[in-house]
Amino acid sequence: MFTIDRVEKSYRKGGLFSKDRLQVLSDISFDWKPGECLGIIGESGCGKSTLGRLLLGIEKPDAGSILWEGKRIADRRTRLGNISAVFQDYTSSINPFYTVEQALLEPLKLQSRNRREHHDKIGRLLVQVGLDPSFREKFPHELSGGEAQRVCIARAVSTEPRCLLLDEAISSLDGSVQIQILDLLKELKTMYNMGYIFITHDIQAAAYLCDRVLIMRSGQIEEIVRTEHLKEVQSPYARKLLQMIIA
Ligand SMILES: Nc1ncnc2c1ncn2[C@@H]1O[C@H](COP(=O)(O)OP(=O)(O)OP(=O)(O)O)[C@@H](O)[C@H]1O
Repeated sequence: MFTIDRVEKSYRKGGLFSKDRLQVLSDISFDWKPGECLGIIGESGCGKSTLGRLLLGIEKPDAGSILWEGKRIADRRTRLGNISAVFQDYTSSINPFYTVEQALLEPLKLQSRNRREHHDKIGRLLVQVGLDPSFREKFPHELSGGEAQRVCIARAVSTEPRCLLLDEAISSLDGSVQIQILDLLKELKTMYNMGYIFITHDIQAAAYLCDRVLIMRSGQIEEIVRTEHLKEVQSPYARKLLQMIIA
């Protein structure tokens, strides 16, 4: 379980010696429960990816806390095996000199040294993400966008994390491939008994996959709403944003 409490984040504005700072996140507090699929939506630049990086422990908040079962997520030991991520840019997410097998082997080697087990597990992972075993030998440049993102998803779930953070993970894919990946995510969620934090600007995708949606505005939480009540959002901004996106 994630507990995010009064998180603040700013970046230096201008040059290295500038004292001006851009406040990107202010007073962010919410919980994420095991197995939940939480969508994070908002206009471009509102701070969604920054929040994602803080949740992954890649960056630290200036103030406030991000705890995973009471422990700081910034601590590598807390993250290990609990949270992993899939990003939008699948092309740069995989080392171009690695085969699919080598890419999938990387996280597995951190967990155990049993080569036989790794070989079998990679076979199972490929089947689970809908790829033929012959994909083992392929290089990233031989994959379509959808296939490459399936490999990224296979790699992210290989350590059986309890939470998978997806940052615009389907945004670069064609419409029909997006639906296939969303359906795959639904299947994997049950298979691995995991939950998602799904960062997107696509409200329809969020509504398809998520249980709750957190709406951000200029670095703050505007509203958190259960997906079935999306049409009844309270804040005028959230209502306008939803109308704009759906229109
Ligand atoms: N490392 C950084 N240094 C300085 N400013 C940054 C940094 N990362 C993000 N920002 C700024 O923080 C703001 C929020 O960026 P962020 O990428 O989190 O927004 P976003 O909601 O994910 O946007 P998008 O949907 O366009 O990806 C932007 O103004 C961005 O320029």
